[in-house]
Amino acid sequence: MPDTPTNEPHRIRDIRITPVAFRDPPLLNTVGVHEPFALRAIVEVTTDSGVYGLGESYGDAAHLDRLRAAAARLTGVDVWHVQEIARRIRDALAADAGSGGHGMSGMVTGTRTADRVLSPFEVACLDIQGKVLGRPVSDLLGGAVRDRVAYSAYLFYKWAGHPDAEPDSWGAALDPDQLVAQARRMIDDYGFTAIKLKGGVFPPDEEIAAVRALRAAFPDHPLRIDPNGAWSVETSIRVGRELAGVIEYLEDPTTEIDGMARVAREVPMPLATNMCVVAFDQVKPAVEQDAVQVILSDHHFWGGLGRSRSLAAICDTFGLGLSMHSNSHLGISLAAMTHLAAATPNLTYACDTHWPWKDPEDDVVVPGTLVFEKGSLAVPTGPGLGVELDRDALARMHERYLACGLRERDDTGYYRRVHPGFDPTPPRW
Ligand SMILES: O=C([O-])C(=O)C[C@H](O)[C@@H](O)C(=O)[O-]
Repeated sequence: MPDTPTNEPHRIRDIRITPVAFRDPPLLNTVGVHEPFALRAIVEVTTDSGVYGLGESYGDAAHLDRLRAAAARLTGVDVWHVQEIARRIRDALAADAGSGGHGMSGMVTGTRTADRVLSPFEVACLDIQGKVLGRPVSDLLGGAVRDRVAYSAYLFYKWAGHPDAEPDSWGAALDPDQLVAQARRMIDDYGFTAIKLKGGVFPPDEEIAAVRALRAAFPDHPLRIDPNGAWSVETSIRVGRELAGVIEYLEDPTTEIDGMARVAREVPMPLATNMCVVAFDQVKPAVEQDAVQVILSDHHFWGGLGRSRSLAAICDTFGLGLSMHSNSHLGISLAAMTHLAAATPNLTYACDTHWPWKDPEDDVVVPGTLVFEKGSLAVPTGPGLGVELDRDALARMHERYLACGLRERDDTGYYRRVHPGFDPTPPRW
């Protein structure tokens, strides 16, 4: 517990931003191949009372510049004054506060730069607030309504890898049998009770066959497929009809609110999105057109945990379902996602996570808090996020970032290889 009384300001004294890299296997999606590395930024906020809080965000160069520009304006602000932090960040980024697609997979366009920059600072401030009060972050968000948070097995078509790349233990997953094997391993290892397939990689009929194979192998697991907008409206309608009764929702079959609205009128299952509704001003047109029935929140681009709670209230108001999106991430993000999901009553779907895809030793938090059982995580009960920074691991992963930082870096947060023959422009079918 800090010496400063809890009712005194706890002012930001110092912010350290450390980019890190970790191995990301050759997973396929519409824009190419993950590998060899995912990039993240670790944000450490320290107060004049000596308390530190953690945040995690994207690690591409443009986003790092913005995080640093924002950090330079935050010294002296009380960690309870998140509105003031948001105001200073908006001012710092005034030149480019519009929309932009960098900072995640390159597929989620239209998210607001200032929200993406605010998120790790807000999470770090909540971590500090919780530590000062001796309460978990979930309590600061209204209190956990569940003591465990369910996550989904996130399957990817997978390339065996570039001949020069280090091999991984997963091997290739390019057909239904290999995907079923991938799902089985993930379910055996983690106990997941829901399954999501990243699609949009192969012709839709092949992906329908994969979903059917998963349905046959796992009859009780809710299924989803997400082609990241790779299909035309017509293809989306055809696939949606063919998968009637097989999937719980169809995620981003096509791009744009208008296209999703046309699909939604013709298919029997809910449509979900983390691509066409990624900021508050996009909710109204989507609701007016009944374009989506489930929104995937993501505190990294909705502006942090508090604003994600606001999104949840909006979904509740308009009768929309709520799920949670992920990119390749580390334990600080996973802890924040878990606190948020625990304190969000209407988040009723299993959340996405890329967690099983990273090497277990690749993390910046001390192991032990985030352990999957039966596909879910216990909500950390310690003060703040409930995770501690492993400084040796941080230094090691930063060294790796420096070692790999001069080649192939793009602005998407991945070192992405483009798969031969891939045209990332949707619709591909
Ligand atoms: O819709 C999604 O789940 C994503 O956008 C998550 C990632 O971008 C996913 O496609 C990936 O990791 O390649």
